[in-house]
Amino acid sequence: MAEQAFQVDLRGVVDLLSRHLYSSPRVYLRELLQNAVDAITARGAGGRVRIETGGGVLRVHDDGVGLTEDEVHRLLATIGRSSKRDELGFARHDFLGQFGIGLLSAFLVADEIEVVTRSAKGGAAVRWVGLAGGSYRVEPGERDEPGTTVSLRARQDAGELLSPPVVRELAAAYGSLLPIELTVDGEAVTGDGPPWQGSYPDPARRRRALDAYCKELFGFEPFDVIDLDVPEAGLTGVAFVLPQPVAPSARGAHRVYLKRMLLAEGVEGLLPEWAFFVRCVVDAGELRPTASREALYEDELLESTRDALGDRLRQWLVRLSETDPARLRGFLRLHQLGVKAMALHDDDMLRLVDRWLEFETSAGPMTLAEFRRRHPGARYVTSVEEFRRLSAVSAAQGVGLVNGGYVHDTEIIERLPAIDPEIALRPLDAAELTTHFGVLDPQAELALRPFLAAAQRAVERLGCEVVIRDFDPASLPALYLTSRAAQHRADMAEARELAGDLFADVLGALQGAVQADRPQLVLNHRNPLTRRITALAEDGLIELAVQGLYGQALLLGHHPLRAADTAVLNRSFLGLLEWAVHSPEAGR
Ligand SMILES: Nc1ncnc2c1ncn2[C@@H]1O[C@H](COP(=O)(O)OP(=O)(O)OP(=O)(O)O)[C@@H](O)[C@H]1O
Repeated sequence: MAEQAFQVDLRGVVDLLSRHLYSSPRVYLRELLQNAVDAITARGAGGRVRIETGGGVLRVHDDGVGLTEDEVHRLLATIGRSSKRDELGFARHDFLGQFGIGLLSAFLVADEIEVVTRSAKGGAAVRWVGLAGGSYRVEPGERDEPGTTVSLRARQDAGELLSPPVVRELAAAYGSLLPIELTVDGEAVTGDGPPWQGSYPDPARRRRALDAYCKELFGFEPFDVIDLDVPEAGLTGVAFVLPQPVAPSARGAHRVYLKRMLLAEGVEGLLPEWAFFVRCVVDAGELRPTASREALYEDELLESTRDALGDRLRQWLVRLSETDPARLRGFLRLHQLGVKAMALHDDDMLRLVDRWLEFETSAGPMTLAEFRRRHPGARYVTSVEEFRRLSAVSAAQGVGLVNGGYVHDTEIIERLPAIDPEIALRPLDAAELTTHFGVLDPQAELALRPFLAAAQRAVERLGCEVVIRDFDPASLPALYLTSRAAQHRADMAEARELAGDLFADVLGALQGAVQADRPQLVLNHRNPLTRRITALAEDGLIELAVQGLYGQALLLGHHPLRAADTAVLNRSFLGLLEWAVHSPEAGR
């Protein structure tokens, strides 16, 4: 059987392009512009692209290399064929296009494409008309100079897209940095090229110009401007540091030009994920676009470019710390979350965080380096609650405490030995604190035995143990301390209460295996109220008072309240109230 050629349903292909490849029919202008620029590049001399609008018709004139009649048949009318690939099918380096489908995007806005062209290689002018239905015709054309004019008449629903203001806007967006002369209806679109490559009389003026550029593009005054340069990717550009905090999850959307033609305004994946505090504008000669030309093609070059750009931002930060600490602090106040995230993987950043970033400590906000210097035995806790509970008491015992409860903080603290093995910031187990508290002298201790026994009875059912110690701050009547092991035990006991019989046995066996202290209610002998309570003689009143202290210690320490705790708290409150207001006749 004879071999047959594929048939292509052009409408189907155009539909595919518009629905699945391009995000918007606006790309039609980019594709025409790109072809004109490539034709000029192919001709080898600087050239000019003129776009004319009006009356629902768009014309794109270029003085590029043009096409011979033979090329018209071969290139314009064959989908997927391009003059911009070499014999092996690789994209030729100098050109923007490569896939051989771009011209079809004109069918997104028009039913008919007319190309009048004359080749620089000689031969007569040719007129080619392609129809969205899938047919084309070629006839003699009229044109004196080499070059090409592509004309489209807007389809009914696409009038807006071919209207003068929209065409001007699209031409400016895609083409304003092109290294050729581009006009729309006689008005210049291209100017002096990328602003970061322009020449300025002095650095201050350059900075002002870039600030203004950033304001125009992104709508903010940058905190700083970082020059970018990655030779292997032919990349130059600038990173604008955001003047406001952003969520680390915010997608880093950058404005990317490839060979001076805009790829897209919201390109992702150009920078490492942690670099969410900058917005970049770059032009790259070597990075590749995806077929839609709306994103970067993920390859090794893009990966190494990303690393190089990340390095550049890192250097900027390190340099800032050396030359302008006040500014660095300003930056860190804005973007500390990002910097902390970087510090988890990067020793330079970790050093920077250690030296410059303020953490919450028992001595107020302070850098970790400074805090270690002042409090050699400093400890940290891993939750904000624990910090609130313990920082005052701990500091009063001379044990400096760092709050490791915020995002990344504990991981950062635990990673510190990576930059200096001498650094020892150990976690604090609350139960340890009692070892810093003063014990009473044996005489006083002995005298308090009957009170302690009554106090213990008052909270026995609640599973805690009453001790009495002498500690600062004196204003604190009582402290409820759970060690990690005690916490675990309490959780188990609760689980057992909730679990069915069989499972309760298993949990019971487990619980037996965990040898742990019970949580402690530490009464502060230094506190005047507590001291008066220890002197009470009446058992009933001791019970109410100790239960009151217990409840207050739980509340103060932000400990979760179990049902039994709430009941006890209520009972003691009402009991004490009753006692306070009971009628004088009953006698005090
Ligand atoms: N203005 C022009 N001047 C000269 N040749 C052109 C012009 N426009 C299109 N061509 C020729 O038609 C071919 C097909 O163009 P088309 O835009 O479909 O694909 P492409 O530019 O090669 O690749 P891409 O799909 O990536 O844009 C081009 O390779 C080029 O040879």
